[in-house]
Amino acid sequence: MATRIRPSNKRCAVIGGSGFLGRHLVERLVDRGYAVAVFDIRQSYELPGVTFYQGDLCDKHALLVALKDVSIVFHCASPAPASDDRALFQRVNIDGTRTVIQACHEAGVQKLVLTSSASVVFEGTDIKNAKEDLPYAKRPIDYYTETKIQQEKMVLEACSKENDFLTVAIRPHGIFGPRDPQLVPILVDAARRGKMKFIIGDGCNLVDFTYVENVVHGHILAAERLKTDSPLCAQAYHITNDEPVRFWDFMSQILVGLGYSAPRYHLPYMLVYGIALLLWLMAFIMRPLVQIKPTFTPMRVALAGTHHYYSCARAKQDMGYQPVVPLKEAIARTVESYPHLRKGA
Ligand SMILES: NC(=O)C1=CN([C@@H]2O[C@H](COP(=O)(O)OP(=O)(O)OC[C@H]3O[C@@H](n4cnc5c(N)ncnc54)[C@H](OP(=O)(O)O)[C@@H]3O)[C@@H](O)[C@H]2O)C=CC1
Ligand SMILES: CC(C)CCC[C@@H](C)[C@H]1CC[C@H]2C3=C(CC[C@]12C)[C@@]1(C)CCC(=O)C[C@@H]1CC3
Repeated sequence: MATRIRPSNKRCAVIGGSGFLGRHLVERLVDRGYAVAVFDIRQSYELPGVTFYQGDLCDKHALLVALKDVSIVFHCASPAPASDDRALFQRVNIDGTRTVIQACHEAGVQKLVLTSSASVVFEGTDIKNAKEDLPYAKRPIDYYTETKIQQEKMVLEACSKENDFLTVAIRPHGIFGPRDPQLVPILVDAARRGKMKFIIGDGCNLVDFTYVENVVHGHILAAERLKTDSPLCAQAYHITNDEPVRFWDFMSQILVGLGYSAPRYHLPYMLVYGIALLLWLMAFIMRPLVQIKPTFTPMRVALAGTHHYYSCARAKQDMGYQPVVPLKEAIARTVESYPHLRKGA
C-alpha cells in the first residue's frame, strides 16, 4: 500500500490572505514560524516567508498549486457583505467552498479552519449571550448570511477522522482593527455626510465587537488544538472580545476618538428599519438603471438596533481561548491606526 507523505505541520495556506482578517492572520502565523501560502483573488502586500498565489477559489487547479505540501488551510475569503450580489455569494461561498474542500482532499491537507460568522443565527431580532447550539437562522437577513450558513454546514460535514481530514469553524462577530475596510471607514463616511447624529432605538442594545488580533488568536488555537481525539472536530466556536458593549457607545468612542461628534438624538427603531427596507426595495428595482448604495441597509439597521452578543464559553473550555487584547486597548489602537480618517485630515 502506498504511504502518504505527511506535509510539514508548519506549512499552511490562507485563502483570502490578502483581506483584512487574512492579512493579520498571515502576519501572526509568520511570527509563529509557519511557512505561509496566500491564495487570493488579489495581492495587496509582500512579506518574507509568504508565497502568494493569485486566483479564484472556484478554480480547483489554481488552488491545487497553492495547497501543495500544505497541512493546514485557513479559509477566510468571502465577497464583502455589502455587495448584496446573490449570484456572487452562491458562486464563491457555496460552490467555491465545495471546491476548496475537494482541493484539500486531493492535496492531502489534514486540517481546514473556516472563518464562519456568528451572524449565521441572526434573524434581525435580539440575541443575548447565545451559545453555539442556537439553530441556524431560518430566515437569514441577507444573501451573505444565507450563504455563510450553507458554507459552515458544508465544512463541518466534511470532517472525517477516517480520511484524516479534520474541520472546525470559527464564528467571529463584528471584527474591527487596523486596516479594516468596513466598520471605521463606513462610520466615518456616514459622519462626514452628517448621517451620524441619530441613535437608532433606545441606545441600550449590547453587541460584540471583536478585535482582529483576538479573532486571529482564536483561529490559530483552533488549528493547533484540532486533533483526531479533540472535541473541536466538526464544531463551531464563537470568538469574541467577551466584553459586550452598547452598540452606540462603541460607535461614539470611535467617532469621538477621531474628532467627530457622538450621535445624540434618538429615532424609533421600527421607523428607521421601515425606511431602510423601502430604500433597499427601491435600490433593488432600479438596479438595472442605476446603482444606489444606501448607508442604512436593513441589515445595518438591525445590527445597530438589537442586542447581538454571544457566549465564547465553548472556545474557552475546548481550546483555552481568552481574548488577548481588551476592548479599551483595542479601540485605542484602532483609532490611532486611522490618522487619515480624523476630522479635518
Ligand atoms: N469583517 C467582519 O466583521 C466579519 C467577517 N467574517 C468573515 O471573515 C472572513 C474575512 O472577512 P474580512 O477580512 O472582513 O473580508 P475581506 O473582504 O477583507 O477579505 C476577504 C478576501 O477574500 C478575497 N476573495 C473574495 N472572493 C474571492 C475568490 N473568489 N477567490 C479568492 N479570494 C477571494 C477578497 O478579495 P476582494 O477584496 O478583491 O473581494 C479579500 O481579499 C470572511 O469569511 C467573512 O465572512 C465573519 C464575521 C465578521
Ligand atoms: C451607519 C451605521 C449605522 C453603522 C456603521 C457600522 C457598520 C458598518 C458596522 C456595524 C456592525 C458591523 C458588522 C458587520 C459589517 C460592518 C457593520 C455593519 C458584519 C455584517 C460583517 C460580516 C459579518 O459576518 C457580521 C458582521 C456584523 C457586524
